[in-house]
Amino acid sequence: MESQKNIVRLENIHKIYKTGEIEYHILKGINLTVRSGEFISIMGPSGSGKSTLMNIIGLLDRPNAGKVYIDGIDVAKLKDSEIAKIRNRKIGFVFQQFNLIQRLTVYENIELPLLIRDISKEEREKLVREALLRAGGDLGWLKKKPNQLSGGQQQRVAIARALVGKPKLILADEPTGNLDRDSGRIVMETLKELNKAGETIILVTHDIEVGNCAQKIYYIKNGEIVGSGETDQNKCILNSKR
Ligand SMILES: Nc1ncnc2c1ncn2[C@@H]1O[C@H](COP(=O)(O)OP(=O)(O)OP(=O)(O)O)[C@@H](O)[C@H]1O
Repeated sequence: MESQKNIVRLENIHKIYKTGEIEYHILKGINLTVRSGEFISIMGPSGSGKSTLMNIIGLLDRPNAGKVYIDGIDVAKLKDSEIAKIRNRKIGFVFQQFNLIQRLTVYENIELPLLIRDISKEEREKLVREALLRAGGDLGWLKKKPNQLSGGQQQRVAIARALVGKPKLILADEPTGNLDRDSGRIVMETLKELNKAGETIILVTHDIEVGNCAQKIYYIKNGEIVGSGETDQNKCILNSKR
């Protein structure tokens, strides 16, 4: 059944960084499965390995041991160019710092992931507009530069850029970390809507009210998953009275 398909499967992932003679064992045997349509959050203290794990899931980094399957593909066997293609086609990224290019317009930022594909200008324009609307943005922003928008608006542009290529998976690393509470709430509303419409989302956060907006939370500590559980939607920022 399509809805039961595994989008991410990690088996016994280890990551070790070497600084001179010293080895730092950052991820120590991570196992994780994320099915199509799931929305999970990953929480844990600073330095516990959350971003390292996201970089491995996002194919920005390779593990020292263990298997990474994205949409059923064992990525260890692929060349860097093939990995770049999978990253471009199957994964959309949203970062804490938005990572928009300031000298480009909002339109050009959202269009970027499409430029390395064989898509006509007309089709690209249609996809950019569609993505910005799905991300809760306003078409009036398209000609603006990112710094003419508020932080919350810039994050919605970043979500549009993540969505534009119709990825299988959205990875959001602290997407509300740079935002005030109201903007954070709007961003979570957007992610929640996208998940309802079928998007698969993995979110890293320090904020329990953000983590609770997912369906399931995984807790990571010292490079290991130490627990997981269903979330309490009453404790999601969208339902809190504050
Ligand atoms: N390229 C690297 N070389 C050496 N050590 C690294 C490298 N990248 C990360 N680390 C170390 O790995 C550990 C985990 O880092 P990571 O960024 O994954 O943690 P995190 O849980 O995302 O933390 P935070 O919540 O503060 O962002 C940290 O101790 C960090 O110093």
